[in-house]
Amino acid sequence: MNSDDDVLDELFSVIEDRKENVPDDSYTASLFTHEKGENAVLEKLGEESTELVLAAKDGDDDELAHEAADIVYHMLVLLAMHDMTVADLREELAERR
Ligand SMILES: N=c1c2ncn([C@@H]3O[C@H](COP(=O)(O)OP(=O)(O)OP(=O)(O)O)[C@@H](O)[C@H]3O)c2ncn1[C@@H]1O[C@H](COP(=O)(O)O)[C@@H](O)[C@H]1O
Repeated sequence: MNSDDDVLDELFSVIEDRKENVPDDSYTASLFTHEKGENAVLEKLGEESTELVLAAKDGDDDELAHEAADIVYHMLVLLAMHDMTVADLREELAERR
């Protein structure tokens, strides 16, 4: 175990907090407040998926990790937009064991 083990839960807590508290300079908060915020998230997920594929094809593992993190972040924002949580994701994965 190390301090990075909780990073998904910590990130999701920050994302959830941005739904209630809206700092001016927060990209995350802007996604929740903008009328087309969900569309922006969906577009990002599409773009980043393509970038992920290209990074894998190029054998660029640093870029692969970067794009994977972008996808996970935007996926968590999308779950929060639907009032879902990381627990829902864990539950779905656990059911597949
Ligand atoms: N994990 C992220 C995160 N990942 C991506 N992004 C933002 O998502 C936006 C779009 O991502 P892109 O990949 O398209 O960024 P890009 O630089 O245009 O393109 P690339 O070259 O990276 O592909 C950028 O503004 C990124 O900064 C993120 N913004 C925030 N977080 C986390 O969310 C927390 C809250 O952040 P605020 O949004 O500042 O409140 C932060 O502490 C971070 O932990």
